Amino acid sequence: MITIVPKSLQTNVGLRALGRVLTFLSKNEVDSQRHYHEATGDVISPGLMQGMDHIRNPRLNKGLAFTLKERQALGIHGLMPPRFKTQEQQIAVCLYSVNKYQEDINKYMYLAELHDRNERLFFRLLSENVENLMPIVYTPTVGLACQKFGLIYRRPRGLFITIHDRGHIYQILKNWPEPDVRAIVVTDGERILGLGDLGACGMGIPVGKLSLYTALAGVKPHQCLPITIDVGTNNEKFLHDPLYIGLRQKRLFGPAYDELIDEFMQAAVKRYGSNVLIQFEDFGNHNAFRFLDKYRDKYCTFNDDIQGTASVAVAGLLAARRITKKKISDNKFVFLGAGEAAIGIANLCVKAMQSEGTPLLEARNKIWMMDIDGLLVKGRPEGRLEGHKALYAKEHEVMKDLYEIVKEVKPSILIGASAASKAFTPAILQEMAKINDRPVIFALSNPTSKAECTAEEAYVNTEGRVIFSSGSPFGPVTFNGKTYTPGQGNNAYIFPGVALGVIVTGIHHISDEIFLIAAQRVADHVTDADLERGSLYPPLSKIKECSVDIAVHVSQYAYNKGIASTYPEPVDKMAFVKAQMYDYYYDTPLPTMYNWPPTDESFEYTSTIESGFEFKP
Ligand SMILES: NC(=O)C1=CN([C@@H]2O[C@H](COP(=O)(O)OP(=O)(O)OC[C@H]3O[C@@H](n4cnc5c(N)ncnc54)[C@H](OP(=O)(O)O)[C@@H]3O)[C@@H](O)[C@H]2O)C=CC1
Ligand SMILES: CC(=O)C(=O)O
Ligand SMILES: [Mg+2]
Repeated sequence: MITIVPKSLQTNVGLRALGRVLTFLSKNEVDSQRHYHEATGDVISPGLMQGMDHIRNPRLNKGLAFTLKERQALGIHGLMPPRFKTQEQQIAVCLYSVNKYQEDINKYMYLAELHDRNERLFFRLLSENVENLMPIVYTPTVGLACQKFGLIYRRPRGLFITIHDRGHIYQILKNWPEPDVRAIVVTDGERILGLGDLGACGMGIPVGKLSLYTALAGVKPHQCLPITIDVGTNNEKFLHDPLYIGLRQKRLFGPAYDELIDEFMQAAVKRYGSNVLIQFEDFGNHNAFRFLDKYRDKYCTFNDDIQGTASVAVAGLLAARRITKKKISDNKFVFLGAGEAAIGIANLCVKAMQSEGTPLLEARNKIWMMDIDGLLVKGRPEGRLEGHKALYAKEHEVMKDLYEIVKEVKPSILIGASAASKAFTPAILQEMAKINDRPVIFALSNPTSKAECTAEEAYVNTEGRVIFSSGSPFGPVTFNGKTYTPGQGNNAYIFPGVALGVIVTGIHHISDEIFLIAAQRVADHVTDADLERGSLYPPLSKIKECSVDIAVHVSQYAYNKGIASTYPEPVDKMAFVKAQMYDYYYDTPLPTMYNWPPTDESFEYTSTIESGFEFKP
């Protein structure tokens, strides 16, 4: 049943009456049930979801944590075992369950099923166990989940828009049941982590990224929408795989593809307003830069692989300054890779050097990059370098071998974002250790199988002197009696906090400056103890604090620059940000006793005709 509450009734009296009807529902439940009529703005309440429907709704479900009163009122009494549990007790069971699986893909499936069953429990579990569970819902396991997506796909999460939907994208967006979407993560599946073109199976990435929006930054789940744009795939294996769940055709390029993305952008704004944040994720290189340039001044958008990655890498370099005692501009860089991640990092490093007082060209000159054809040099036999790569091309002879390049350039910082597994050979790592007292080496490629080197290889080949980070997590490494726990240089430190700040302040335009602010915030959260244990990043268990801090500083920046659209300006930005974050606790108090039926004589156990059983304390 749909009840429309007219604007005239949205008075205190009207809302109090509605409030009384919903008294037994928690604040989150009420929030998630409240919708607004698109034309009139009237509050629409879908009525009280009763009985089995209530339990089957993941946003409302609390499993055995429903109190007796709730079970009675909702008509679910008897539909579940008579035991009452706290959310903490449920979390313990979930941890036990997830840990008992040997295979990470089974852990992934368990968590996906929990997400579908009990949203608050899923987000509390993830949010309070980031170190254990982020590697499952995110890199590296999410990569495997995408590769096996056709097999493990169970229940829908997110929207699939295909090339055949041209002209109707707005209608498809209207099929999404949540009207208050504030953030979309969209992919076309062409470059999923370092695994290449996974087509529609790339959906695991927007789903995983948005899980982190909520778990790491408290963006409300109903405000998040994962989208995959399916324009085919060039993955031959998938094209012949009966399990593949996407369009079985070669990838579409050219004007028709561009028009589809244009239509998608316009439809998203028409449906959710011009403030809706659109995060581009894992598009192919040739599209990622084009779309960023095309849309960045027209929509509230950013490219995570270019800008988010840049920010987390610069955060690591800012923290590394405290060990090397060098400014960023005192360094010489070699990048393996000259794609989205590498160019994004190089560009932000240049900005950071400029803020240290280094002129633009001088800053660019400190950065040497290598792509699949070798060092970026002017007059390459393969032809002139185009676009962003051209900015970093040097007057130098052609060089193809990374080891030779390292010997020639003598960098203090070596960054890998190439998906070229094991490209940082022992010889290269040893050379870095020969040139530098404390070589800085980032192997940023994901998932773990694509890393340019492992943490162990980095420490062993540099006599433990390396300052290391990696895109996917590596466990601790013990070398010469010292144990190192390197940090994860992953954009997960950045995008959730940036998104939270953008959403709460209603920023329309996401500038590069915002990513520099985020980098500085993350770097400021790194303690001496973190550096001492070998990490340039705060522990994953502190990532939520970073996200909130980023959001607060992004808000401050937005109001200072006049780019916020949420008015009036809140005085206390921290309180303002926190007040809008998701609350994953079940906020209805449980009865004082959790076991049922009660054995304590202070509880009177009565039966009533209408509602079955009732506690009388
Ligand atoms: N840690 C993090 O937060 C992030 C990590 N990444 C990871 O970085 C990797 C690259 O991503 P992205 O930049 O978006 O991808 P792109 O495809 O945009 O770039 C890859 C770059 O690597 C170059 N390359 C590939 N193979 C080699 C090789 N053998 N030797 C030298 N260069 C090579 C390519 O050369 P060419 O230009 O000639 O094709 C290209 O410049 C992925 O594994 C991804 O998962 C990405 C984003 C965030
Ligand atoms: C982390 C990330 O965004 C990537 O590897 O693509
Ligand atoms: Mg990515």
